Amino acid sequence: MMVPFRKMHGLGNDFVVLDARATPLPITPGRAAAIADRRRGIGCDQFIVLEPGRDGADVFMRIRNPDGSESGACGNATRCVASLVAAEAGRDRVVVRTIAGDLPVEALPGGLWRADMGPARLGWQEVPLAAEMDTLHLPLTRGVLAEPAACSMGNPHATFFVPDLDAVPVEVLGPSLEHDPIFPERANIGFVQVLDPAHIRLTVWERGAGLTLACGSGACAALVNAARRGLTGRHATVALPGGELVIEWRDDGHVLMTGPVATAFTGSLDLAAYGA
Ligand SMILES: N[C@H](CCC[C@H](N)C(=O)O)C(=O)O
Repeated sequence: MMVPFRKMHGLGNDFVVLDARATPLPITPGRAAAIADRRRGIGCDQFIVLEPGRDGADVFMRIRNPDGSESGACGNATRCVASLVAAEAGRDRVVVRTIAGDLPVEALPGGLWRADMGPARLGWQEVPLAAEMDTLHLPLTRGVLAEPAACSMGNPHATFFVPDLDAVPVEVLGPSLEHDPIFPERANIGFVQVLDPAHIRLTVWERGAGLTLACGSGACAALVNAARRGLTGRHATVALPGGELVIEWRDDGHVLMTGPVATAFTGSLDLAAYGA
């Protein structure tokens, strides 16, 4: 079954996007993982399937990691999908629905897109964590790393604050932190170096994907956790390996994320060639 796909990215966090709005597609976690494989498949950080929007949402976005797991949020893909749907509709504002909620996204000058990523969820059961605890100081250490903060953007995030991001062995520490039993649904692990109250550096070991060049929901979580700790204000530029996002934690608790979108190429693939 030949189907068209679009290869997109947000600051190098890359996606294979399939469109199942007109016709349902036989996508299984195994097939998603096979397509996301960077050697045997097309390769991507997340595998995105568009499904019909309804009741106020222009599109439903299904998000899977390369390990086949489903996520409730993907900030960079939210901007990319919104730009696609907005171009089709001839509009500059659309609503992208995920399993975690509806995300209004609008076009800004200069090819940037701003997504309302919804409210940051700050309770231990919302992250979720394995037991009741202060989400501002988790009892979790790995070497020199200690006491991350945690929140959810529709997906779980832990944020460690470090004096020198370049000195952190992210690929060594990431896997064991992602799978620590304190996170019953695993977690995305952010490492933050605060430069000043309006600028932070961030690297993310993503749940189900590993090290990526950028993580939109991770940038939202990092700013919220930094502001909760009093390390930044509620508005900051987040410098990721792939580029910058501007994040604002609004007074109503919603988090706005502004950044670019890009299409690398389009093509078609034979679904039957990718697992079952
Ligand atoms: N790995 C994440 C999903 C993708 C998040 C990231 N690519 C973003 O832009 O937010 C998770 O399992 O929660």
